[in-house]
Amino acid sequence: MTKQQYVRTKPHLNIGTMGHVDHGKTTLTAAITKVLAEQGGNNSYVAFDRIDRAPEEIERGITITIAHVEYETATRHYAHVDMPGHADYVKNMITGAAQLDGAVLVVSAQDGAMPQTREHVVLARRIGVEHLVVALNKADLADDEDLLDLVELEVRELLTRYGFDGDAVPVVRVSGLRALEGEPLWTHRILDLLAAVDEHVPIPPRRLDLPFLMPIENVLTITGRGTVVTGAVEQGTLAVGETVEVIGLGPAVTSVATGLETFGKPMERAEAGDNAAVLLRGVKRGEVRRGQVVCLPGSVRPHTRFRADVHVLSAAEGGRRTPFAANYRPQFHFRTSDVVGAVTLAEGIAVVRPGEAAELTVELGLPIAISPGLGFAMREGRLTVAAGTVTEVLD
Ligand SMILES: Nc1nc2c(ncn2[C@@H]2O[C@H](COP(=O)(O)OP(=O)(O)OP(=O)(O)O)[C@@H](O)[C@H]2O)c(=O)[nH]1
Ligand SMILES: [Mg+2]
Repeated sequence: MTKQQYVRTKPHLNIGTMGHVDHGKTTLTAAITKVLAEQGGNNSYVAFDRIDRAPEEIERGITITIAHVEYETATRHYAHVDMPGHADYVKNMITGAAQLDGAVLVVSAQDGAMPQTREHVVLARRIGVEHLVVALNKADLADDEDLLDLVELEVRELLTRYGFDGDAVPVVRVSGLRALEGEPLWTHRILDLLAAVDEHVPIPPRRLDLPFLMPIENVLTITGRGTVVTGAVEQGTLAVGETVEVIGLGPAVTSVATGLETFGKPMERAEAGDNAAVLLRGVKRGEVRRGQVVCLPGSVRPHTRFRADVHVLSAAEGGRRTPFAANYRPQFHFRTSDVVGAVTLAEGIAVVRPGEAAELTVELGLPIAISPGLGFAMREGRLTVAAGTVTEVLD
């Protein structure tokens, strides 16, 4: 059977839903696909139980793994990652956020900003999500406009505090649940939200001229065909038949991309910004894994030591309550990877306290592809200890 080719008719963007647990991200994601499907065109409805479909997600009523859906507006094609809000799955949120051009921050109008609202905003800022649109969700439950105004003000202040332009960020009052149930007022609000995303999240410059690089988000086996790796292409282009290298975390693997797809549709060439699946010739499933990057052979070398600027999260942001000292060994999350690393503090500094900024030198337990400017998170157990940016690669 020959599958229909992916046709590039509109600019493609990667967005997603983030925010505190139960504020309505998955419901809103399903509602967006439903409202767009009813508008006609190429969109199809993705129901709630097809987004949160793992047995544990159904049983606990929360999102655990990230899920991708696809839709288009009049002017753009979107890949949308629905991220988990639960504090235990921030790791999966980071993997999702690392692929985004912009995000919808979902805040329940009933609860306002909560710890993971703040934590996600801090992480988004540091990991490179530059543009946010706020969905003030569950607006159907607020019978008082003053309350909505108050929550909106609080969210704008929070965004400004963490380096976004809180006054300019669009805040749209929505009800994912009522839109899903087909109520016209709330259906309209979903379209308003999408219009705000279309307008406010610019198409980022796609670095097509740089060597190909794609962080691996997932590894799949397709019976009879081989191993497929998926992820969002960070830079460059890749055509079917080209040689690639998979690097980081262990020995490099060289292979040839014998097939390329996006959302189940074959394509001849993947380019920066695409959500791609790459079929790797002769690679066994266990030879490659999440956290590695697929790249043009020889274009990047993995590293273990670097210097960074970090913001240490306070307890109210989902961080530690106590300081950490030299030789602290948290996990470091870069793009889709997470590896342990040992921290050295700047000379004369004995400890770093929650809420402070600091300069650190880090030695990772396994080498990964990093370069100056790359954002990362430092985590320990269920806490995000710090969010930072690489300032210098040492070796
Ligand atoms: N009244 C009302 N309830 C809503 C709305 N959106 C979501 N809910 C309810 O809120 C609960 C949580 O919704 P989800 O969509 O699973 O929330 P979530 O943000 O995806 O949760 P996690 O992914 O686990 O962080 C469910 O019971 C929804 O039916 C809304 O707009 N109005
Ligand atoms: Mg969810």
